[in-house]
Amino acid sequence: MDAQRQQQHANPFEDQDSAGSETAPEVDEAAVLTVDRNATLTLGTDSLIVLDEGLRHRRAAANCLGMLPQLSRTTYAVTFYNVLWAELDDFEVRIHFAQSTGKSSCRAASINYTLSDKTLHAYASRWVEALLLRAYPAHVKRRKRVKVLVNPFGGQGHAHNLWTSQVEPIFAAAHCAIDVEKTTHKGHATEIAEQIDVDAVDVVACASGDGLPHEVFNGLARHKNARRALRRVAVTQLPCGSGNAMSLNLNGTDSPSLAAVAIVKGVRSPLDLMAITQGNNKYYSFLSQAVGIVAESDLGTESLRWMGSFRFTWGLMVRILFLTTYPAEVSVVAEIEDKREIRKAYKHAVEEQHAGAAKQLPFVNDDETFAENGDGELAPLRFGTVTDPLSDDFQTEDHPGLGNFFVGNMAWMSPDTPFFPAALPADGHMDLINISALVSRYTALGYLLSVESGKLMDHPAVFYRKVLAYRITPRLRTISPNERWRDKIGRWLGGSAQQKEGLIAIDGERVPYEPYQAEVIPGLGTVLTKRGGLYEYGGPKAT
Ligand SMILES: Nc1ncnc2c1ncn2[C@@H]1O[C@H](COP(=O)(O)OP(=O)(O)OP(=O)(O)O)[C@@H](O)[C@H]1O
Repeated sequence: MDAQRQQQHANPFEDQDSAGSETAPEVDEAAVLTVDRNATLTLGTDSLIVLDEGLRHRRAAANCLGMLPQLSRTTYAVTFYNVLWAELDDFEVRIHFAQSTGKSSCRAASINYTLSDKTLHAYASRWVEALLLRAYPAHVKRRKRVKVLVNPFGGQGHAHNLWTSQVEPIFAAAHCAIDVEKTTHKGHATEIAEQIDVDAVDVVACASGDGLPHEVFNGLARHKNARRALRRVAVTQLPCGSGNAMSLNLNGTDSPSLAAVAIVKGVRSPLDLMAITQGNNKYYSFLSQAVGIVAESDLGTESLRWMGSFRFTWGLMVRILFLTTYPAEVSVVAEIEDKREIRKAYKHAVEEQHAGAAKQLPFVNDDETFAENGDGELAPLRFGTVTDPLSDDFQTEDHPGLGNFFVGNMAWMSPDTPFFPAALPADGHMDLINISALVSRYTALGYLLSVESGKLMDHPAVFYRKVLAYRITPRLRTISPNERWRDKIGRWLGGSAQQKEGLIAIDGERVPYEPYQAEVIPGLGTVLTKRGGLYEYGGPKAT
């Protein structure tokens, strides 16, 4: 195999630095390294145990002013997940780790010990590698090469500050190779991703809201060899925006520092993307599409920004109480329509994931897959585009009283709204919810209140389906003369008094109020997850 071919076949997440893992150091399961007369470092079951008799008498700077998680006055534990790096520099053992600084934050810290017994150097070197193997199991790449994109206007405009204060020190402690760029205009992240050398970068980390990851997927999709680009580069989020759904679902947090650790330790996983066609445009959505009440409550409440995050809940409540409808024709290619079957499918996915994790499956060699499947260009859409006649696969439904049409690919849409509890990163389905507005206000408030507990899908008024494709054609609402005043008051209270037409939100961004078609492309994108194959939301709740 020539050098170029060898490079092409290299798995981007197979750690070159730990290529010697087959000749792993012979260090016992609970290997103890005696660093000096008073101190030992032990590899426990899931943690590094630091036993330091000297700490009884001093608050050593090396132990972070005594702030390490303490087992006793002289013993501390650092979970392997939190170990960011370890090295032996001459005779000094240095361990970098993420130290908790509260319920939802951490910071980079380190401990250093000088080996007092110089004959232990070779053993210490093997011990350090054994620690690294526990901190970075075979399926987690060390020293990821991260392209960081910072949206200086993300959220409240604090993204750059959050990056430098909370994230950069953690990436640096984990010895990641970092390249940072600020976005200067809308669409800039797409341009950067389009030009990126996919062999030189493992991860694009967006210090932003959900807008930048959306752009990055679309930039990667513009590569000539788009499938390969989308496979090689994992797209992740450092939550610094107003909507941070990607990080909530993948990293299990909207804290930038905890997300940084999740990315350092992230497992490369495929993500279904949804191809959207509208007019002559085609692009990819990774998160959601909303027509009706959710889009209105998000995008149509700009004038109520003074309410803070409550504006979304307020927007929903007003529209529900005023029984606002969003009539549309919907054509669907559904695969699982029964809620019990959806639960079963989720359970099966969890069992598969557990079996896979137990076996510690190595990563597939991506480039071999591409060699088999051709050159990695994107295939034509299986169900055509919005301008094509509908194929027989679609079932068309008329929804004159549609209240909520919401499609998701991830569970949480914001911290308190797990709209799609059964969503999986790569099950080859989109989760589609539709709810009629023509239900009693009591019923409507009932399903609204069930969102936060994750029980929305179980509500009898809610249709929850796993679908492969759909087309939605919104129609104008006809308002009878005696409804006009009610409608005006509802629009005024709901923050959309000046709004001329309906709203459609794709990944939280506004698109024209026109028909569009969506089709899921299984596993087209790549992300980093904490557990591989599952979101951090725990799945449908028991009924
Ligand atoms: N320098 C910039 N100037 C103006 N817009 C930008 C800039 N950088 C990125 N953007 C755009 O800002 C939009 C929102 O970005 P993002 O999702 O990161 O932040 P957010 O705070 O969650 O945003 P929003 O609340 O508006 O959805 C994206 O469409 C992106 O293209």
